[in-house]
Amino acid sequence: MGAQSAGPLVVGVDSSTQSTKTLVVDAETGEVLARGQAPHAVSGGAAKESDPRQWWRALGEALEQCGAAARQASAVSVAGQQHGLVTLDAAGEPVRPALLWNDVRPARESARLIAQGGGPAAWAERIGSVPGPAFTVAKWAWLRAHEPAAAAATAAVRLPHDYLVERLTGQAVTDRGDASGTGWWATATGTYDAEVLDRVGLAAAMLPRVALPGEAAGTVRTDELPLPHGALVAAGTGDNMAAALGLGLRPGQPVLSLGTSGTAYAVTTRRPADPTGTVAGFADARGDWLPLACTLNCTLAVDRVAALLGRDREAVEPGGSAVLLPFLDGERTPNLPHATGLLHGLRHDTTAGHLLQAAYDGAVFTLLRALDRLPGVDAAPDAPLLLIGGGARGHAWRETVRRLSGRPVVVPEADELVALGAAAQAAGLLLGEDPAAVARRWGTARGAAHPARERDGDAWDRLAATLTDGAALLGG
Ligand SMILES: Nc1ncnc2c1ncn2[C@@H]1O[C@H](COP(=O)(O)OP(=O)(O)O)[C@@H](O)[C@H]1O
Ligand SMILES: O=C(CO)[C@@H](O)[C@H](O)COP(=O)(O)O
Repeated sequence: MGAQSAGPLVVGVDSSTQSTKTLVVDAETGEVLARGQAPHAVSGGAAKESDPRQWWRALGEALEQCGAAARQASAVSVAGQQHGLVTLDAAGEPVRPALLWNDVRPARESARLIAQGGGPAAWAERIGSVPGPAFTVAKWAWLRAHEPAAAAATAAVRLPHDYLVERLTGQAVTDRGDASGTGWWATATGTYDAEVLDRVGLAAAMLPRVALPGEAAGTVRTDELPLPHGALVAAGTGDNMAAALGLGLRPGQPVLSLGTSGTAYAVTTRRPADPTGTVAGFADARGDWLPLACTLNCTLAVDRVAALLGRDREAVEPGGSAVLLPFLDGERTPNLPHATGLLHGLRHDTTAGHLLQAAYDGAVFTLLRALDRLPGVDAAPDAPLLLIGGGARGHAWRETVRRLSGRPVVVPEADELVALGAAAQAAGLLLGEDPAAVARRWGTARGAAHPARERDGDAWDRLAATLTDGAALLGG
């Protein structure tokens, strides 16, 4: 397979909430030569936890599916779900399962940390983000309060992607993109924040080194995976930062990602600092910024409503007056960690198809509202939204975005943009190129363009009114 490729081979990994996906890519042309995917288990109920060792096993399985191509790779990069708290003991073994980004149990710790740090505006200014329950710092504070023995047994703290990088290379290394989702790495200084670390009783020595953009983490040093010993390993990054690389994003281009999480983001050259906390002020994996809003209830919530109704996920019907705010797991945007789903506006003539459409509308509405708050986004109504993630494959998702946004939408042909972005980072490292330029050369953002439709202002207004009027029920 390598013999037929124009250039050296690179491996891009997306270790996200529901699965690990791997791509083997020709570094020269961007052609995907092999792919693999293996599922992850996430605990149900209030706790959202996964055993980090299963991510490693899933990585091995997904790479095995890539066959001989993976064994010929010259460079590898791992992107991972952001924020997850991985706690390792002195032997490097997980102390307990990782607390994931969508676990809202640290709501109280988040509120306490925000107050102790001088309030939301002070956090945004210094750290770049207001640390909601998703942030690693809130999760660590929760662990200390609720499982002090586990916290005391912790010798090292990692994020999902850098846990995998360390198992690959033996090096404790992360990058600025993923570090910016911890709450203890300050975007104002580009360093770990001693005051925050002190407040939560964490020593900087327990954290990985933050590599500079374009710096390698090390080389493959493990025999447990079907990868060549000595292949270069890039620093990796968070999954959203990797997708930004994978699209070769230029500043101002808005992206909506529809996956387990819904995210709305754009690259900016100015450091973001949103004092309301709606937009997290992440760093990107290069030298710019990635202001991003994230919802907890996206594809899984809509699929759940479809299952409850006994309908295929595409079996929507237009019209109807029903409003569904699908906050099945609490919600992060808006910040309603204790919310449950809210159904309003039922009539005798409401059909199951209307209800399913209402679930899509609710999920897309919260994302588009947040998109309007992103700084530096091209505000021109004819600027297309790039639609990515598993949901972008769905007709109902795409049409809902077009109807509620009134904007043109481009769905890149390339799927797995997170893994492709990781591959572009690996290729950039190998070839000494800017990874976003690599992705642009590969043409990864090319795809079907869907023109703007008339915006459905009535549905938007019904959703906005329900969110406001339902505040007491939603815990707002
Ligand atoms: N053809 C499709 N149409 C609509 N939704 C889809 C389709 N394929 C996958 N999905 C949705 O995509 C989700 C997975 O998205 P993905 O971006 O891969 O998730 P992750 O957050 O784990 O990276 C699934 O929950 C599923 O609902
Ligand atoms: O928390 C965030 C962003 O801040 C999420 O976007 C996670 O990074 C999980 O991503 P997916 O598994 O949905 O891709």
